[in-house]
Amino acid sequence: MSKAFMLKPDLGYLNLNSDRALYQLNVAELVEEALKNGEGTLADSGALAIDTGRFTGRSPKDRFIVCDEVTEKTVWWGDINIKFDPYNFDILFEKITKHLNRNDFYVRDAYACADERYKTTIRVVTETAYQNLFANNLFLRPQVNGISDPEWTIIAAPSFLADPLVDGTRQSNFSILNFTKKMILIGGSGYTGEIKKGIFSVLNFILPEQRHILPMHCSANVGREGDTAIFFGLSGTGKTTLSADPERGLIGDDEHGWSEDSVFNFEGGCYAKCVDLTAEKEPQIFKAIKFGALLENTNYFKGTHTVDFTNINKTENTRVAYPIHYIDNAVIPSIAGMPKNIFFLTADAFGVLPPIAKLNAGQAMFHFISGYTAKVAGTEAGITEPQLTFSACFGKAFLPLHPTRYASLLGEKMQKHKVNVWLVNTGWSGGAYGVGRRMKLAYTRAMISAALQGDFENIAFEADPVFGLQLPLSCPGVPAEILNPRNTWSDAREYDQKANELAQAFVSNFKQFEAGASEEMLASLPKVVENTH
Ligand SMILES: Nc1ncnc2c1ncn2[C@@H]1O[C@H](COP(=O)(O)OP(=O)(O)O)[C@@H](O)[C@H]1O
Ligand SMILES: C=C(OP(=O)(O)O)C(=O)O
Ligand SMILES: [Mn+2]
Repeated sequence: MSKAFMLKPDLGYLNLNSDRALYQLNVAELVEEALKNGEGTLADSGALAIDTGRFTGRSPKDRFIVCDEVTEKTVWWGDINIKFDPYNFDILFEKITKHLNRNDFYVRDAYACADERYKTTIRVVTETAYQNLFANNLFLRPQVNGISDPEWTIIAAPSFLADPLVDGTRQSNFSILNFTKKMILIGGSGYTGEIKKGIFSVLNFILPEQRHILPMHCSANVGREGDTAIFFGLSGTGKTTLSADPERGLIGDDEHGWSEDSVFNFEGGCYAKCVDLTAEKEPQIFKAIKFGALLENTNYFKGTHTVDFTNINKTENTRVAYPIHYIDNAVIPSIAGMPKNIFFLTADAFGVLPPIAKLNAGQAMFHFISGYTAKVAGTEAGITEPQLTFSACFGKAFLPLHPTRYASLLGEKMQKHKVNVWLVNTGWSGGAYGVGRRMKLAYTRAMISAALQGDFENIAFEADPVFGLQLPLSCPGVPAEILNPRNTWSDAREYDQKANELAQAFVSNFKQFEAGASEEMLASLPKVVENTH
């Protein structure tokens, strides 16, 4: 009898049969289980490669929050936070647990928030071994074997399908957050992103209200001098890629909290995009794809177990999940001091925004609440090419509270600590998507290094007429002509037109925030020209 088995908790309180539970298995045991169950295969680098099934990205239209006394008056209801009936939740809970009891299932205790003061314990119950491995890689791993009384519970069963006609869901898959029962139910989808982003949404609700902490959809790293940098950005904009920097310690790649005196990772691992990954371009991530890592929806070169990262037959959103210590210079526990630099990463599919610009305080607030970027293909169901979006706080999909709640916390903190704020376009240059090309990763890295090293302090800037952004005239390691995007388009008038179109989009999106906006923010609105000829 294994030690883990002896410590197994009674799961009767979850309507689960403890005899069926494989509790707190270690990595080798989970990989063995996954292989035995036929969930996947071992890649020649040692990583477990699985397919997540019908869903290879999140499904935001099927993500609900139970509406009850805790949430009714606090949650920002709408197309992001969709109401769910508490009674239907209870019925689904009965059904999904009954479904799990029919076979063995996997239970893992973990926690979120590297800063012990804000630790939130989690019990994850999964139908498959690979989902449990994901939870082990992404959440923080407790020192002791288990957790006696976990605060939150996630129950995830990809093969359990809801019946929309009786269960109150939109279709057979769902992700439902219940703040009263402190439980997340995930059914009909095997995409592991739902698990991590579920807990992220929970923390986005709890931390500002109960602890005055700003939760952020950002990556973070720290320099040798202890200078923290954070990188906000929607999926695919480069948080994970750009935070993995051999010159700097990694704090985390996706979800962080900013308290009075710390920036801390919510998670204990990373979830990197794999499309076109090479050892040359992203050496740290490439090296992390070893035994214990989980590859999702990748393909092998024919007749081999070598992953072909260029193959996106199953999805563009191929992923790898690994514990943070798989990155050489990870900081553990993943906590850092006050940020010195903040980067807003945007993948501009219009090819209009500059590759780097310095923002003043009003612009920083304006761009944070606007959250302009493109949704890249694959991360959300139904998105097949870059699509313009304004994702407030660069993570609207995960915000249960109104965006101004987060923006005012950020404003407070930015004012208190002297922070440089930069807007970085990791998206298109030389034309819009379809004509232009994605900014070269090496250039983006060079611009970020320059900002971090203070190189721009001695470089002149020019203001762009539409967005009022300050553009550097030069940058070490980057051709000067790409720094002003207008120069990269073959037809400057076409650029002006597109810039005007984007300015208009910014202005109309901002209408919803205008009433509560400061003078500074209003002064940052782009200047729309009525006639561009
Ligand atoms: N200029 C660039 N800056 C950052 N990433 C880039 C750039 N050009 C291409 N990419 C690619 O875009 C993807 C960014 O994904 P990732 O870092 O995982 O984003 P996020 O963590 O924000 O979801 C990676 O596949 C990366 O190789
Ligand atoms: C995992 C996700 O996000 P990111 O690409 O930001 O890591 C996601 O949106 O499902
Ligand atoms: Mn990421």
